[in-house]
Amino acid sequence: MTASILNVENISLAFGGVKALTDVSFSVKEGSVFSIIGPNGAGKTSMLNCISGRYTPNSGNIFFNNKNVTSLQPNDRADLGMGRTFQNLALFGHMSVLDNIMVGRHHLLKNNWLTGPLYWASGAQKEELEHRRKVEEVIDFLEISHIRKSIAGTLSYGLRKRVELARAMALNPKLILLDEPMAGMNLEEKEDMARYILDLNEEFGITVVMIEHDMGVVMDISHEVMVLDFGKNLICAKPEQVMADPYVKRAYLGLEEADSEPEEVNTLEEVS
Ligand SMILES: Nc1ncnc2c1ncn2[C@@H]1O[C@H](COP(=O)(O)OP(=O)(O)OP(=O)(O)O)[C@@H](O)[C@H]1O
Repeated sequence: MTASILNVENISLAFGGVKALTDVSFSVKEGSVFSIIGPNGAGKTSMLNCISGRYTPNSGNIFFNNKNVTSLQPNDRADLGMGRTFQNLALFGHMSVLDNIMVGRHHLLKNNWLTGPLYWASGAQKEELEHRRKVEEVIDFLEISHIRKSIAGTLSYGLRKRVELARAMALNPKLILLDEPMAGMNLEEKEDMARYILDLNEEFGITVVMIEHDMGVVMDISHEVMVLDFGKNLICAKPEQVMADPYVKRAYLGLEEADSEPEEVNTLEEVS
């Protein structure tokens, strides 16, 4: 049986009187693609922020590789192997693609302003080479070599999203949190992004936790899907089981149950 890399236990989070999350529990298997879906305001981003450490839940615990990380800062979680992207792009628009990706590895540097001047003796040179090698590996993998010197802010939205993914990957994460990786993309860009997510999962063994609104993509590439509804875990199962759930069919897939449909149609006809 595959071990869980992430265990979320009874997480609740409120903003004043607004309950964003209520007693949410789930676990994510190591090496899987796990998607979180649900309508606007269901608590998806809040959940991702609790996992990454941006928000501290009011109650409950989060275990990453069996370590309780609930009260750790985002940087400490990144050190343990959690990478993330954001719903709204968070790149440095005035910096080159290469520099943006290098920023992703900044926290892995052991040498600093004190040891840096002893470039050869301190191992800073070896460290920098290793740093570059990893960045080049990610650039090749995501096929962004041709834009490495471009200023991030001048790129198309789809490419900027890919650079953001590159920056998260450069961190060498075991788990990557993706907040709407395909939002605002055209069909071709979405297909590319879906392929990169699948490849990073299969080739690098990175576990993916993703929020995504595109149901086609979610059902295609996820091993498990959790539906959040008004801050609660409605169902967490394999994509085919989630798609077969009557509530999900109605609310998210636009499909009606065959036996309830005729009545509603008749009612509308009578009214008109
Ligand atoms: N920083 C915040 N301050 C106050 N309320 C917040 C904050 N973040 C989220 N909320 C509220 O918590 C609830 C859940 O929001 P959240 O953004 O997590 O939902 P979501 O499912 O990600 O929505 P969307 O699909 O629109 O991004 C909403 O009622 C939202 O208004």
